Amino acid sequence: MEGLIMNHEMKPLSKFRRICVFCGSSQGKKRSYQDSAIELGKELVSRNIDLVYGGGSIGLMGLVSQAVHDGGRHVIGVIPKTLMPRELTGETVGEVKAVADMHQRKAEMAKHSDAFIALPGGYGTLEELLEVITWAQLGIHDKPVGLLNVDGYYNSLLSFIDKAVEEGFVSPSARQIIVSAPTAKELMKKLEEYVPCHERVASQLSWEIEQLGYPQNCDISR
Ligand SMILES: C/C(=C\CNc1ncnc2c1ncn2[C@@H]1O[C@H](COP(=O)(O)O)[C@@H](O)[C@H]1O)CO
Repeated sequence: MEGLIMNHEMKPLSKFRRICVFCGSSQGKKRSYQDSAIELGKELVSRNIDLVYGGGSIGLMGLVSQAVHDGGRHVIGVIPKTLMPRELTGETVGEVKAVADMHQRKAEMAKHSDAFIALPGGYGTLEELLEVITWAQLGIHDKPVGLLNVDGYYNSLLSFIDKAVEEGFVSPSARQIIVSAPTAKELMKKLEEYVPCHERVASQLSWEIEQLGYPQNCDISR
């Protein structure tokens, strides 16, 4: 509880109201991935933080959303209409926001969140993670991005990004966008303390929605 502001019920408060979690639509082979998804859900609950995620009940997505829902916090599942049939993704707990496509889903998830966390996952998770990192680099948002590096799952990705810095493709300041930790508690502490310090291509870009093909009324910078 160190470093946290408490409310009158001695519940820790967070500077984040809602966090978007990207994670596998599979559970992964190790029990630790599943345990970490549940642990992250509980950590959000303990800090009074609501969840935004990709909807459905499959894989780690189902575990984290169920843990947050069971803990009494609000869950928003943002799901493209094509993925809505229950046999594809299962039931979404909490509120369901149906969107037209995968692009609108990412914009909608970003719009409703104050920070992003990636648990272990596959292509979908990587794509979502790298997009919010790229948006931060461009200055589209300045929301923290955390990597929950369970059992070193993301070590090779982090090494690759360090290589990209060494080779001059990622600036040292843009490397700082990614905050990583092995446990939910440590990651949340780092995210609470995070101060954006990277150079931005432009601040609060106003052209991104049209450029990226998102709907005109979709302001992801909030
Ligand atoms: C099409 C089928 C299953 C669809 N499964 C998904 N349901 C909901 N969201 C999904 C699904 N697959 C990917 N996502 C999004 O990407 C992330 C997870 O992808 P990963 O490749 O498993 O890492 C997740 O955050 C979702 O937003 C049946 O074949």
